Amino acid sequence: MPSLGRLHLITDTRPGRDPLAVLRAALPVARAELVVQVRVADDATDREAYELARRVVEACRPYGARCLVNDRLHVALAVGAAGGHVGADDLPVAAARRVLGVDAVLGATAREPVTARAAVAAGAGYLGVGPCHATTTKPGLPAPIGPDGVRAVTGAVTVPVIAIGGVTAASVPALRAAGAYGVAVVGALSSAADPARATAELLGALTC
Ligand SMILES: Cc1ncc(COP(=O)(O)OP(=O)(O)O)c(N)n1
Ligand SMILES: Cc1ncsc1CCOP(=O)(O)O
Ligand SMILES: [Mg+2]
Repeated sequence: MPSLGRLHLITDTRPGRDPLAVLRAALPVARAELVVQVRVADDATDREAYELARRVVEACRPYGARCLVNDRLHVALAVGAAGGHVGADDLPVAAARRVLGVDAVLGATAREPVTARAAVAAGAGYLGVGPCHATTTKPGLPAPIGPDGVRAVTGAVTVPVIAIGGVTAASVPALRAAGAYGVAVVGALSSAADPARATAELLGALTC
């Protein structure tokens, strides 16, 4: 199985956003380092999630980038995505692994070492860890854990840790120093004036 990409682009659920335009800008720059996580609003229909995910899988294919689907694992299976991501309100990790199968990429959300170890024991192949910094993209999150919180998790597991929440190119070096393998972003790419350039900046910070 190819190694996990280091830059995870999560599709922006906010009204008026154009996740496919952002993806088209990011793909030629990041290629196989890009993982695209299709995340739709809670009130989006399965058909809407399916159509977006189908188009993302198609766009990623020529670049060797992989598509994961957030929460809705039946959509991941239906579009032939590489896998999915689950958190505390979604299917338990072990159940998600059964749904997706042994070879799929499966990520789980964790904030601290105990839940991180449990998620890995249940079958997670990577962890999304955060929020690292304040974010306006997802309301209702607990306080940011910062690079120190990320370090606590990276010290407890051997799977790749993807830092999430308010991540910018400027914050990547401290997260990498804390042991993060990669980062997941919404706003840093979706709100960028020039998403291709923002992709290059994030990648530069991730790979230096
Ligand atoms: C890489 C990554 N990390 C964490 C999350 C958050 O997942 P979850 O806690 O299930 O919250 P929702 O994204 O479903 O609102 C993620 N999506 N990706
Ligand atoms: C889905 C999610 N889970 C934790 S933070 C977050 C949103 C991250 O968005 P941004 O990169 O804009 O802070
Ligand atoms: Mg979820």
